[in-house]
Amino acid sequence: MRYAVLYSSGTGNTEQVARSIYAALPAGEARLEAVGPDTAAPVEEVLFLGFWTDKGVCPPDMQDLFAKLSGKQVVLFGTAGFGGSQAYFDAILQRTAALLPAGNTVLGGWMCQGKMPAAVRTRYEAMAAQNPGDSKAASFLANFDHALSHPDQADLAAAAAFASEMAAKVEG
Ligand SMILES: Cc1cc2nc3c(=O)[nH]c(=O)nc-3n(C[C@H](O)[C@H](O)[C@H](O)COP(=O)(O)O)c2cc1C
Repeated sequence: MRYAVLYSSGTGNTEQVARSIYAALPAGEARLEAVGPDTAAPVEEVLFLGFWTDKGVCPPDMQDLFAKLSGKQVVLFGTAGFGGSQAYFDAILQRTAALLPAGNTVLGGWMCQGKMPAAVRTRYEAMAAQNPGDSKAASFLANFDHALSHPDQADLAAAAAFASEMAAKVEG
């Protein structure tokens, strides 16, 4: 097995992307696994590591896995509640890549927006109600509603295309 797709997903968005990436990799050369506290260091040479965004970076379970990696070729992918700009995604990818131990090589990174739980909208609604002129609350609400349909079919197709591109890079 050459590739492992390992992902951390609390509410399913990143899992959807991970499945799309897995399906795009060469048949019989990849495996898919959800990361947990006891995930062992993978033996595959190329790792697609998927994460949900937790306060601007990958979550602790993924960081724990990172600590076990050395000499790997790594492709990062993720989902984030805010998705307004590529620069925002790039900053998350950069902060996440910086957590990988030296000696691992990052081949590329890709992210898309992912829906958030209804409780988050309720919090934004309370913000807006408390301060009706608050443009921040209004933009949070607009972003929440925009995120609701993501990852969508276009996101999943883009994730698959990205995976194929990364595999082609590896296969040389
Ligand atoms: C505790 C917590 C912290 C979060 N922090 C961020 C954040 O800093 N930036 C962001 O864009 N989204 C943030 N989100 C939103 C999630 O990253 C987003 O909804 C993601 O798609 C969830 O993926 P999952 O369904 O695979 O768990 C946060 C969500 C939770 C629950």
